[in-house]
Amino acid sequence: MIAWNYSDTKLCGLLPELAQDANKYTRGKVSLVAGCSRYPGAAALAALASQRMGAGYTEVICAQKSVDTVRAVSPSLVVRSWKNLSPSDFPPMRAGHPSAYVLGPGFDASNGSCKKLAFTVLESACAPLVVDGGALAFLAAKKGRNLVRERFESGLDTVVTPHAGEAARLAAPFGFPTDDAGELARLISLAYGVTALVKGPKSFISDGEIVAVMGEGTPALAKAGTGDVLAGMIGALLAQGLASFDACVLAATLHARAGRLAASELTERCVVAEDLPRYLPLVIREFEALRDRMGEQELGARYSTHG
Ligand SMILES: NC(=O)C1=CN([C@@H]2O[C@H](COP(=O)(O)OP(=O)(O)OC[C@H]3O[C@@H](n4cnc5c(N)ncnc54)[C@H](OP(=O)(O)O)[C@@H]3O)[C@@H](O)[C@H]2O)[C@@H](O)CC1
Ligand SMILES: Nc1ncnc2c1ncn2[C@@H]1O[C@H](COP(=O)(O)OP(=O)(O)O)[C@@H](O)[C@H]1O
Repeated sequence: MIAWNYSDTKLCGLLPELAQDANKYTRGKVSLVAGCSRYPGAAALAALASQRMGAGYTEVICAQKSVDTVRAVSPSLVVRSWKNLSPSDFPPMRAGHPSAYVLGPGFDASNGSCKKLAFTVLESACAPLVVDGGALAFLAAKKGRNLVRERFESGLDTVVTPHAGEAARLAAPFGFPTDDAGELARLISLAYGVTALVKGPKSFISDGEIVAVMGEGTPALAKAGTGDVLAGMIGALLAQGLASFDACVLAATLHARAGRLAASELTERCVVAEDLPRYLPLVIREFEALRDRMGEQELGARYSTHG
């Protein structure tokens, strides 16, 4: 196994550029199929994170009973029910209008409607897709494995973001050992045809070949809902055109640093998941400042060479 660490200079170079003539659609649209009636909060957390991570348009497609709850969280979210959702609700991506889907935050793995929906999205979403939370159980089923393989064969990117318990569910059909999270990320990636981010105190990201390790987290993040935030962040980066592996490494690092920054002000004990989208802009500002400084150095070097 090769474990990679990304430098800050590399990471800040991955931040999507914001075009002066951008509109909300050219900036990237994220559709979250998330939030059954039992867990509306997970959909709201992922959606807030998607907005803060720069997506121009964030849409939540959730259970009818969750609609008012999610809407109440933020007026800028576009929220609708998933009742009667069908393959025709997933139009092909238009040129210049990038998009991505996030499936599963706040899905109940024992709920038949969630299962049917998960298969509809796996079958119909013609854009990069993050599969998280309760939807991972359906991915591990035979039908889910076949559908995600079909996505891989069609050249569609899929990212999975399991915690240790969910990673064990993905490993079970193949009998993979679960004691080495980095190796497990690599095996899940190869078996399912996905980029795998296995979350934990250290998180491991693999495309089946390379394994990146992100060890900047804090136990402040060990609270319900922080994984939902991460899924929304990855979705937003995919919708802004990042490759899956880069999106995972950048999102995981920004997520961990937002957690640290939040903990430095609020204490590790008191941070909650909704603090992360609030602290994310401060971490992004540091990255933007580093990128600006690097740009100036590059300009200076060019000037001394050619001036
Ligand atoms: N505000 C909301 O609406 C929120 C909604 N949420 C949504 O809830 C849904 C269910 O997600 P879930 O993670 O709560 O439950 P589930 O999938 O059954 O897995 C738990 C089992 O896995 C095991 N386990 C092992 N390692 C583990 C680890 N590192 N971290 C966690 N678990 C670990 C553990 O086993 P044990 O430790 O008991 O042996 C346990 O039995 C999902 O859709 C999610 O999006 C949540 O995000 C919270 C906020
Ligand atoms: N002790 C820890 N140290 C660092 N990061 C942690 C720790 N515990 C959890 N995390 C991070 O917190 C997040 C938890 O995600 P997850 O378990 O999916 O939560 P949820 O399902 O409640 O949203 C992951 O990004 C994980 O890497």
